[in-house]
Amino acid sequence: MIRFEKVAKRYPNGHIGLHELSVHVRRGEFLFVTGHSGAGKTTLLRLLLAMERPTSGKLLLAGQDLAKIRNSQIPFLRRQIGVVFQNHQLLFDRSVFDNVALPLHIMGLGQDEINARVSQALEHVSLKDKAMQAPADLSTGQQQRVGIARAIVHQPALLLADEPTGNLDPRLAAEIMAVFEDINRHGTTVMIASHDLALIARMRQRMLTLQRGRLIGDGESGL
Ligand SMILES: Nc1ncnc2c1ncn2[C@@H]1O[C@H](COP(=O)(O)OP(=O)(O)OP(=O)(O)O)[C@@H](O)[C@H]1O
Repeated sequence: MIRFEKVAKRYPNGHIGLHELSVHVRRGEFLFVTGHSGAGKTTLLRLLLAMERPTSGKLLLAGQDLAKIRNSQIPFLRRQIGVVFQNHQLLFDRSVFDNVALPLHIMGLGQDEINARVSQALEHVSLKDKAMQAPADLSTGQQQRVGIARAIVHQPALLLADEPTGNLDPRLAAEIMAVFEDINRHGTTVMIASHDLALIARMRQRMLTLQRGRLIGDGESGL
């Protein structure tokens, strides 16, 4: 599903985000990307979202080379991807339901379809009973789950997460990871950037390790 072939990213100020990275990710995989601050984790995710372009190399996502993608095609690319951020970026003046429905409104779906898909996404993160509440009335872990529901509501083939458990205590972080594993079991490819090695070690999933823009490890975590 994803193939990095000698992908390098050099920023205009000369900083190196990635050095010639080569990695293959199959459809349906679950994997972590780890490494210290500045290792290149966010750069890798931003390349997949076509928020940045490789300086050199080939980056294939579902057969399309993101090094060459036209700007007009980027919205269609992003419909195949869901993104979860550390600070979930919810709209606090809207209900949980409206927050999750947002991507579907942008896609122009009808209200019946929106109702069905939002209910399904909220069910996935065990928040169906909170649909009409405001995000401010929810706990931090529940807010993060709303962010996950919003990221999967358009049924993306690929789910990306950047430090999704960064501000959660270990118990909540483990709960959020269980939600990601459940989403993955339903067929979505899941890629999570995180530096929480203790949590990753307990998960026994594929782990890519980056160091200063280079891939220094690719194997099962916790071994
Ligand atoms: N927009 C940018 N402009 C210039 N340099 C950048 C930019 N974004 C990242 N970099 C540089 O690229 C390198 C990799 O950064 P990146 O943000 O990908 O690392 P990271 O592993 O996600 O780090 P963190 O865990 O701190 O988020 C760093 O040297 C960083 O300074």
